Amino acid sequence: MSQPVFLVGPMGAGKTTIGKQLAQQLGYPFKDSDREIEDRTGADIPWIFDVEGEAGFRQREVVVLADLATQGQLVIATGGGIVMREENRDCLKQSGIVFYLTASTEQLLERTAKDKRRPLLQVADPESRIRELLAIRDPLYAEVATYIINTEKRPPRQVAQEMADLVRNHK
Ligand SMILES: Nc1ncnc2c1ncn2[C@@H]1O[C@H](COP(=O)(O)OP(=O)(O)O)[C@@H](O)[C@H]1O
Ligand SMILES: O=C(O)C1=C[C@@H](OP(=O)(O)O)[C@@H](O)[C@H](O)C1
Ligand SMILES: [Mg+2]
Repeated sequence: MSQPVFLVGPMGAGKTTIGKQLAQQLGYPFKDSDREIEDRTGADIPWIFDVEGEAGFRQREVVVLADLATQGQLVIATGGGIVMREENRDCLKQSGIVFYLTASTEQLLERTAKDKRRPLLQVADPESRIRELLAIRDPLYAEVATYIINTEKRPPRQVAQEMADLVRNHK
């Protein structure tokens, strides 16, 4: 099977962390769309949001996803907003297996609290922001998902194990 495996879901769901573990367990190369955008731009995400706005970042994200999706057998962790563009949703649905990683708002808040590199959460009330984004995005994640995986109460390695079994048995 040569199709890519994508991880989607909200900020703090564990896409980057679990994606690396999954890639290791499957023996696939790992890519993170955020990292790929940073490498190609030569700047970090806060800089891109500052200088080009969210719209500029989203444009870069479309290009990177379309590119990574055609590179065959990869595990690809995406950014939480990837599903906002219809062309990205079409690309995800047509290109491979898509895991929607979930966690409670409390967990997402806790997991994202220390890391200041997520521009959309640098607000006075990040909990409300997480809820607002989820209300909009949850149906979009569900629309593209092949599998929905809860990431709570288990370490990333164990979540990745369950996902690796699903990929191996996927027809
Ligand atoms: N299953 C899990 N249980 C506990 N902590 C987790 C789990 N998955 C991820 N984390 C932690 O949550 C934080 C955010 O994870 P990250 O992979 O960056 O999320 P995302 O890429 O979805 O925004 C990291 O500190 C990571 O170690
Ligand atoms: O949800 C979003 O819109 C974003 C999520 C981030 O990725 P993670 O989901 O990996 O944190 C990153 O792409 C950017 O800060 C925007
Ligand atoms: Mg990430």
